Order: sequence, then C-alpha cells, then structure tokens
Amino acid sequence: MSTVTVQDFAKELNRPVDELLSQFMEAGVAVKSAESPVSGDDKMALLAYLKQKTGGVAVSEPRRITLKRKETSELRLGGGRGAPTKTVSIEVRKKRTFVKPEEPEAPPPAVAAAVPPAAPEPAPVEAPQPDPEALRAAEAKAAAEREQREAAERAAAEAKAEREREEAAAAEAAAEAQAQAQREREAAEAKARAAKEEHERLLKEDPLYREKWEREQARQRAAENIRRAAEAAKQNAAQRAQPGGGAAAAPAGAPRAGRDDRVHRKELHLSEGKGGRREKKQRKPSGRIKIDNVHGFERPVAPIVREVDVPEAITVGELANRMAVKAVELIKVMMKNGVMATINQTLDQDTAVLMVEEMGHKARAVKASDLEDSLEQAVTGDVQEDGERAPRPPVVTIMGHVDHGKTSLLDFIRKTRVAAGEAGGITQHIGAYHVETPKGIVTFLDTPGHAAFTRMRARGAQVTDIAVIVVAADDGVMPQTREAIQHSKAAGAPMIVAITKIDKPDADLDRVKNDLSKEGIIPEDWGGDTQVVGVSAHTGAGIDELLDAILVQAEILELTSLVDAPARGNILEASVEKGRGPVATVLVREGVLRQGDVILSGPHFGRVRAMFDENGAVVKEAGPSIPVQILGLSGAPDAGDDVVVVADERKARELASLREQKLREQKLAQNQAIRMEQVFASMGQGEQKSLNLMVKADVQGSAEAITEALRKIPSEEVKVNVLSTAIGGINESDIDLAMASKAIIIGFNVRADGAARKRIQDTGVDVRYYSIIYEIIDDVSDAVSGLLGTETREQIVGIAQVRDVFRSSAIGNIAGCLVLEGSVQRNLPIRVLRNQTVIYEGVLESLRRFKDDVSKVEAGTECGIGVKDYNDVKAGDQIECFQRVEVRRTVRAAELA
Ligand SMILES: Nc1nc2c(ncn2[C@@H]2O[C@H](COP(=O)(O)OP(=O)(O)OP(=O)(O)O)[C@@H](O)[C@H]2O)c(=O)[nH]1
Repeated sequence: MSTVTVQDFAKELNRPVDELLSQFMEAGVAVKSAESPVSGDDKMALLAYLKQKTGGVAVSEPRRITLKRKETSELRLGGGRGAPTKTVSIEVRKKRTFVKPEEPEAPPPAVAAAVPPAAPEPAPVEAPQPDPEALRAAEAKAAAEREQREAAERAAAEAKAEREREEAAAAEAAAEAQAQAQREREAAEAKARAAKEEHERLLKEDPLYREKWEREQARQRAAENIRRAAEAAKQNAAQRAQPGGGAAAAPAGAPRAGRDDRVHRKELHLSEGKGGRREKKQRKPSGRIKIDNVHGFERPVAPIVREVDVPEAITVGELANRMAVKAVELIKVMMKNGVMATINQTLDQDTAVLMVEEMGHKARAVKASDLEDSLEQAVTGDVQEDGERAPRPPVVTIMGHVDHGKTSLLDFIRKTRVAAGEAGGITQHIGAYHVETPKGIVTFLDTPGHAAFTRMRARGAQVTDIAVIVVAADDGVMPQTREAIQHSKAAGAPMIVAITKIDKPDADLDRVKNDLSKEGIIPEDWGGDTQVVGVSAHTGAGIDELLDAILVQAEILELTSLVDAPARGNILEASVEKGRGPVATVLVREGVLRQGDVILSGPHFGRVRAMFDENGAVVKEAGPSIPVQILGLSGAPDAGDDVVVVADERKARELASLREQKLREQKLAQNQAIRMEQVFASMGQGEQKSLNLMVKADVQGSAEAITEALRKIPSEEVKVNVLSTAIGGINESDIDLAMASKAIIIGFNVRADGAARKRIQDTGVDVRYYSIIYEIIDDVSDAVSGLLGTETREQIVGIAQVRDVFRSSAIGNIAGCLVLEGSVQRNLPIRVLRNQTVIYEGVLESLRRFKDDVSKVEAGTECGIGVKDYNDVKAGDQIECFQRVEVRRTVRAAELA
C-alpha cells in the first residue's frame, strides 16, 4: 500500500496544505509537515473532529454495486405414452446489489468531499470554525445524493416486483403445462389399460386371435434369436479375425490389430468404422436387451427316447432324421445287426422298427393311410349328404370298338369337327364336352376306343351315369365292344346302344342286335330292357332318338346333386403346360366349383386361378356335371383322382404333402423292385433279356395308357420294362437317364428340346416319336418277338421356327419362319409343335421365299409357310417337316431322331 502524505490528501480534498495541517493538529494528529504520512486512523481522527465541530454531519453512504443478469431456459413437459412434448421458455431476470462496507482506512474522495472544508488555518491555539458555505454545499450535495439513492432504490424495488411477477407467471405456466402433461399421461395410460384388457379378453375368447398373436410372438422370438445369433457370429468372427486368436491374446494397451482390421476393411454389410462404434455401444450399459454370449443349450442328462412313426417303406436317411440322429450312426447300428444299407436305400417296416428299437427309441408302425385318413377326415370329412338337391345333367360315356364312329357321332351332335384335328383320326384321350341340346344338357365323355385305353375307359365309366355303346352296323360286335359292355356293367351304368353307320349299304341292324343279345343285351324291341337306336353321323338319322333315349334314361335315374355344398369332382386329364403350369380337366360332381376355391386333388392342391370351358372360354363357376379346365394346382394329378374344395388351406397342404410322400415311398419301393428283378433276371435266368423303355407323353392319360399296354405285351425272350412314365417334352436329363439305364425313349406327341437333341446325337440314345398308340404297341411287340423285316418309320427332315404370323383373308395365315435345322420341303408332311408338343399334323399349302413359290428351303434361311386347313399357328411354334422311310426291323431300332 502506498503512503499518503498530507500534501497528497490536501490535493485529494482540494484544500490548501496548510489548512489541512492545522486541522490535523487541531484534531490532535501529530503531523509535522506537508510530507508527513497520513494513516487511515489519522483520517478518521480528523473526520471525527470535524463532525464534532460541525454538529455531526452524516458521512456519505457506502457505494453500491448493482448487477443485473438475465437467464433464458427451456422446460420440456409431457411426452411418454404417445403424448406430445411441450416446450415452455422461461426467462429469469436476476438483480443483485452489493453494498460496500465502510472502509475505515481509506475514505473515498466523496467522503472527504463531504467533510466540510476546514477553515483557513486559524491561530494554532484557537479551534478552527467550520466554513458555513462549505457546510451548505455539503448538505445540498448530500441531499441530492439521498434523492438519487432513493430513486435508485425505488427503481430497484419496482424491478424486483416486476421480476417476481414474471417468475410467478412462468411458474404458473410450468405448473399448467405439467398438469396438462399429467392429464395426457393418464389418458394414455387409461387407453393402454383398455387395450390390454381387450387383448386379454380376445386371447381368452377368440381362438383365431390367440393363434395369430401366438404366431406373431413366435415370429418375434425367432427374429430376435436370429438377430442375436447373427450378432454373436459377428463377434466371434471379429475375434477370430484378430491375430493370436482373440482379444485376450493382444497385449494390454497395444492397439488391437483385429480391431484395426475391422475398422479399415471394406465389408459389404458394415460401414467403415461401424465395428468400432458397435464395441463402444456394447460397453456402455443401456436399457436395451443385453446380449450375453452364452448359449442356452444344456447337455441332456438322460437319453431322450423318441416316438418314431415308421411307415411301410422308409429310407435310411429319413429314418435317421426321424430319430434325430446322424445317418452314419444309424448305418453303424445296422451294420452291427448285419444289415448293410446306404443312406438312400429303402428299408421295409419290420427292419426299420427293429433299428429304431435298437437305437433305444420307441417305434410306432403306421400305415400311411392311418394318418392320411385322419387328415382326410379333417379336411373333407364333413361331406354333406343331405341338403337341398337339384336335378343335374347326365354324364354320358361313349364307348365302343375302334373306328365304329364314336367321334363322328359326337361331332355331329356338337356340330364341330373334332375328328379332323386328331392325329391318325383316332381320339387320343378323354375329351369332355357339355352339349346343350334342344332337349336338355348332356355331358359327353369321349373316351377312346382302342384297347390300350382300357384303363382310361374304366375311369370314364366310374364317373359316368349312362354308357352309350357304339357298334357299327356294318361291323357288328367286336372285341372292344365286349370290353366296353363289361366295363359299363362293372360300373353299374345303364347302357344305351347306338348302332352307327346305318346309312351304309351293308348295314345290318338285325345282325348287330343278334350279336348284342349274345352278350346279354336284349334290345327293347326284342322284349329286353336296353334301348337300341340306329344312327348315322353322316345323314343325322336317329340322332334325335338317341338324345331322347339318353334323356329318358337320365329321368329314370333321377340324377340330382347338392346345390349348396363344397364342390367335388374328378380329374379327367391333367398336364403341365409351359406358361400355364399344371392344367387339369375336372368334371364337377357336386356343388359349384368357383374361381378362387382352394382345391385338393391327389398330392396336389392350390387355388383355382382360372377356369375355361371346353371351348376355351373363361368361366367363373361350373356346376354339377360340367367339365372345366382349371389352372392353379401345384402339379398335374392323375386322371380319375378326386378333386375337393377345402376350407382349411393349411390342412389341405399338409394332406397333399403326406400323399406326395406316400407316392414317393411307393415309387422308391417300385424302383427297387424293378432293379431287383433285373438283377435276378440277369443272374438266374441268364437267357432272358430285357427291353428298357421310358415313356414321355403329352398328357397323363396317354402316358398311363401306353405304359399299361406296354406292360401287357407278352414275350418269352425279351422282358419289357417301363422304367419311367412322365408327361412333358423330352429333356437332357431324360437322355442321361436313358443312357444310364440303357433304355429307349418313347415320345408320344412330344419332342426333344434343342439341348436334348444335341445330347441324343452325342450319346446315340434311341428316341422314337409316335402320335398313334397302337403303332407303339405294334413296334414294341414286333421288336420283342424278334420280328425282322422292314417297317415304315418317320424321319425328321427339317425344323423351322415361326417368327411372326401374317394374316391374310385371301390365302389364310402365313407363318414367317426361319429354318433352324435340315430343310423344309414343299411336298412332305409337317407337324406344328408348341412347347415341344404336337398340336397339329398336316401338309403344307404354300412355301415361299419372298414372293416366289419354292420347293425347298434350307437351314438358316427365312421363308413363308402356309399350313393347309390350319390357321392357329403362333409366333414361337415350330414346324417340323418329316418323311416316312422303310427301315430294317431290329430290337434296337435305327437311330432316327
Ligand atoms: N358312312 C358312315 N361313316 C361313318 C359314320 N360314322 C363314322 N363314319 C366313318 O367311320 C370312320 C371312323 O369314325 P370315327 O368317328 O373316327 O370313329 P371313332 O370310333 O371315333 O374312332 P377312334 O377315335 O379311333 O376310336 C370315319 O371314316 C368316319 O367317317 C356314319 O354314320 N356313316
């Protein structure tokens, strides 16, 4: 602290030094000269003296310091349970006044100024008199200061009051907001409570809701498990990625190489550095689900005994699967028991049961039909037998000997030309048509007459109400007429006989009637109970009488069906078409089949996506006795299979897969049997040779008919094995299979695709194409009986691809084609193929290059082709040009394909 002298102090007070010196002296302070130091006590002593002298004038107030501060803050209210968040801004103004305490040692200049100036130094002995003028000035000054102070105090008080008001208002707003948030929270809680109660009620009362909820829970659990597993896997992978095998191996404090790697590497599913962030996150305790890296599996303490369902045939792999053991374990146990088998080998039920028991589980021998029956009961069990019934049209099957005029008869009735479109003029598979005659609706099943179709005909008879047996007036009762009679008798279907071709000069009705009576069919006019009508498809004679006879018979039968019941019916035929998928022809028996119905047929099920009538027109529903083509099944069922509309899609799917499994097992057992037979054949009866065949056909019905006929071929020297029967074009894997099993492929109305054709060339597999079934049977019969000589065979000369079709009203449609292979020749017959399937056979009407008629077009060249009497060629079709050649007969026929 610097020393204050008298001189300094006088300067400060703006007083003469001498005067101040004398006043000090009067006050009893010992100061000698102007340079003498003045302490705080000295100053106080002087002040006290002066006060005393002037009658006590107040010293000035201590100094005040007022600090003002304004703070703005935000208060968030509400939120939670869906309530909106509110933000209230709060401004707090603070004002503080500091009062400086009296400072004894250094009175401020104001104080000094307030001190009345000392009188001019009097005589040293006399006490100095205060200066009245200075006193007045000091008083005035003091008064002014008082006023000023009071004004400041008032202002401060007002500011304080204002601040308090503001604070009160803010507090009020905050309280209101809080109350509002509380109200909203309560409302949300009440709502949540109500929802919870409703949920619990539904869980108890509504099984559907419960099932859905449980499914959702299970789904969430599964998703969570997957997420955890993925997380754990990622962590493990990250740990493995570190050199030294894991985090523990890294030196403490050193940067971890693995982690660095993870940060810098480019991963598809993690952005750079994300791994680092994730680590941090995991270290931070959070309210989220914690992932403890410990799996919940507990080692079983006792062996688990399972109940294993053992079907009639089961593969080793499947059996192991059902016992939840590895196949090798089962194979080991089997070897110990002296059974040698591979994983794909089929075990019979007894062996399988033994093995299950050997492995400590319980075996339950089940017939596949048991489970199927119970499911079937659940899916289709509630078949209504009683309910409102309404009359339905009769389903009529026309049967008879080949070429006795079945198709021509139907043709006449339908007034269309079906026979003209058929290869070889023979009906190839069940066609179904409903015909609206003036006398009522009749549904005809046009079954083929050839013996090879016996099985299909039998199926036709099963769904048939009335059988019309066709006998040609000029030919009489023939072998297949007798078969037809037997089938309709077996099916219990009443018969009507139509004697066709009565317009022919050599027609002899009496001879036919005589033949019929020998078969136990006595015509009405001969005193029997069978209606016999003479008809001509050429003149139309007797057709009306035939329809009358059918409708009279239908009336007698009182054919009815349930009106309001889930639809049921039968598959008439089914195939898989490119672009359309499985296509099935269904004859509805009961109820109404509608688009969108879920149906089950054999091992297939699905929703009816689209329905078409026999003319290809879209229909939305089909009633009893009406045939329709449907799309939407999961596969092509077998002809004759039941079709039912089901309500429970899940159970239907289950039943379908069960049936499929059963079929697979049957096939498995069958394949093994064939192989076994072959082994026996080659070992035991060294002399017997076998002819292996694979059949591929356009529709299921034909495929089955061919197989059936082939299996019946009698032979002493060579055994005919049909290794497989399938529908659809011939593909590469068919060729491979034929190659492996040394088989000949029979293609009926189907062709090999491009890749398969190349494979045929490479392997030399014998592929034979047919479009008439009896030719197959004749060929194979001749081959197995070792008949040599020559035979007429077809040879494909060229294939052209249709690129575009040009419509012309004058000359019909012209197909713009590119010749792909060989050549197309004007004078040779052709076939039109769609999706490797023959859709038309005929001859060329025209063959042109630009505007010129040509006789031959070679591969790689474009041409215009007009097909005679056929206008339905489409872009993408193939036109196959072929010729018939005489070849020498051999067991393995010459390569022609
Ligand atoms: N004159 C005469 N010929 C007939 C009559 N009905 C059929 N035909 C002829 O008999 C032949 C065979 O007729 P289809 O109708 O194809 O015989 P289908 O019984 O259907 O023959 P598949 O389909 O092979 O079983 C054809 O040439 C017909 O023109 C008829 O009433 N009168």
